[in-house]
Amino acid sequence: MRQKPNAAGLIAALDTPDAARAEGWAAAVAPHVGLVKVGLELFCAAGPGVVGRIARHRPVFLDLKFHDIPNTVAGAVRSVCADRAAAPAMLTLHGGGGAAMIEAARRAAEDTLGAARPAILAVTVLTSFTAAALAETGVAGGPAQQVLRLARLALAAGADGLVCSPQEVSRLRDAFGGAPLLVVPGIRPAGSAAGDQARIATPEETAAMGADWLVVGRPITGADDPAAAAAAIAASLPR
Ligand SMILES: O=c1ccn([C@@H]2O[C@H](COP(=O)(O)O)[C@@H](O)[C@H]2O)c(=O)[nH]1
Repeated sequence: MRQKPNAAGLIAALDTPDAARAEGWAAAVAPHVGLVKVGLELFCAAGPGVVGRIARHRPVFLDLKFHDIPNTVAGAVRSVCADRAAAPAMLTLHGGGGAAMIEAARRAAEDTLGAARPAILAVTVLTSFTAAALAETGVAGGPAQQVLRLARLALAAGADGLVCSPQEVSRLRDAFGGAPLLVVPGIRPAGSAAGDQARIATPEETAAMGADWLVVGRPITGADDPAAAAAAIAASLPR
């Protein structure tokens, strides 16, 4: 999934510890989404085998946000790419892990799967962070500045794209043009609860700013009818 979609596409985040429930959601939303996301909650509860089962419905975005020394991250990438049939289409690591870690991840993916390797996405500043929360970690200057700094580093190190909030999409497009994949959580349809997300926007706003993929979890999975919720969000996106 390293190629860019023609217009902004939808990714449903299957956040649950219950593999059967996640598979049910994947089957239900499949007609309306480009990918489904397996994150830490599902992966840790159900184990690596869940990726292949979910991938029967839609390609998987494996969002484990690797962040470790280069050798360890390279090993983790080799492990999740080992079974070609169950390999994810995209995976994440933290941009803050540094250039050597990102280079090692990309090399490991290429060595394991060649041209069929997953897209490597660098998480910049988590969408749950406010400027104040970021400052508490020792990063001054606010999320926008830190996102640009990490984006520059990650793309130079070989990342195919970035995970950012809706609020940084326009600035990233201005700085880096159309090529990097921009994968954007923190999406909230009008009227839905923000929950722990701090830097948010609606699907329509985020698509208009130039996002490639919109990641939506609870507004879909918490709905009475997840398929209908996914269909409504997909229909709101420009084609
Ligand atoms: O900065 C980030 C990176 C990843 N996420 C993930 O996206 C989904 C969002 O779920 P919602 O329920 O729509 O809030 C979730 O799986 C996160 O792990 C993110 O939110 N922000």
